[in-house]
Amino acid sequence: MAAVPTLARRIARSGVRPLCRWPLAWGRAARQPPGLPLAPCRAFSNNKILVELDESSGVAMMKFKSPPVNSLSLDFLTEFCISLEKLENDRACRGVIFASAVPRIFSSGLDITEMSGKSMEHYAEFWRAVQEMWLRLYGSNMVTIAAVNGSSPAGGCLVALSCDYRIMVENPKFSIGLNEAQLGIVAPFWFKDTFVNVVGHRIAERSLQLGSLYPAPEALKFGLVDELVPEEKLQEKAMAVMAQWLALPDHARQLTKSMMRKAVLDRLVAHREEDVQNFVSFISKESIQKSLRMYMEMLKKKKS
Ligand SMILES: CCCC/C=C/CC(=O)SCCNC(=O)CCNC(=O)[C@H](O)C(C)(C)COP(=O)(O)OP(=O)(O)OC[C@H]1O[C@@H](n2cnc3c(N)ncnc32)[C@H](O)[C@@H]1OP(=O)(O)O
Repeated sequence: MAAVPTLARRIARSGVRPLCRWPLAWGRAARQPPGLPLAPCRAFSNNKILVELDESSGVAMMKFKSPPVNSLSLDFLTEFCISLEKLENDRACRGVIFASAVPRIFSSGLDITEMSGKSMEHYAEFWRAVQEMWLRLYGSNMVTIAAVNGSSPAGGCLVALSCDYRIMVENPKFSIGLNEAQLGIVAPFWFKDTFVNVVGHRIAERSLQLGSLYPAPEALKFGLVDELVPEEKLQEKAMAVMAQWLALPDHARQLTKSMMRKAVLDRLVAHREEDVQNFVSFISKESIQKSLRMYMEMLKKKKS
């Protein structure tokens, strides 16, 4: 998939630290026979994302570390795309587990400050980065598992929906859903398509119109997430599910995934620039800017 020039420039400018050897912090120690040295693990990190690849299993762990709420800012999205591309091009990597390093929040969705009070050029650049993130994740050849260890509204939910499997912590205080309508904005067609492919048309239609956020147990009931586990079991469960998916031959699984997702991916690829222009003209309307400002005010007031 070709990256648009603005993103390519951002990637070229970015300071991803080179790959280094690093002991993996979770999961593997339990499987390693006592006394043996740990098999090689490679780690790389940039400001907002930490990646650890266990070469013995072919599984990478990508952790979001952008406090306070892992919002999907332009910088976050750029780093996400770089990290995913590195793993996609690494023959040692066959699967990725996504989780948050920030307590209680998986991701708060698109960074609202990127969509408020900025220039048209900025909105276009930001939206291209959002598209790029989704095209790379939804179109990934790797097995992708979201280990949803916190709340995950809107764009955060899209990240989880774009994976092959979703495991969420069973805490009812953690919620997930596409709540765009609550902000007075509209989820674009490819958010909607991704949602429909997971939960079906009727539930997606109702949930999108109401901008519903679902506590984890509710989300499980209609398949927005695939299973719930206690927080302390999340990584172990994600590794077990990953092993199940990786037991299949890659080519068969990848071709099947592509068959299921291609039409939805192709639709955005074919209308990418039109989608950018739609976003820019929608988001720069004064009425929409006002809604976003009021929403940010509401978030701040909630604290006091
Ligand atoms: C027009 C085309 C469609 C565009 C599509 C958009 C999709 C999106 O993703 S829009 C973003 C939707 N996101 C949300 O509605 C989430 C809003 N946030 C929350 O509900 C809560 O913050 C939380 C449940 C994620 C966390 O709650 P918690 O009590 O722990 O933290 P807070 O005090 O609320 O937040 C801390 C801090 O972070 C700021 N913030 C929260 N979310 C965002 C965000 N998405 N973008 C930017 N900033 C965010 C919040 O205002 C607080 O800032 P201050 O400390 O400065 O007050």
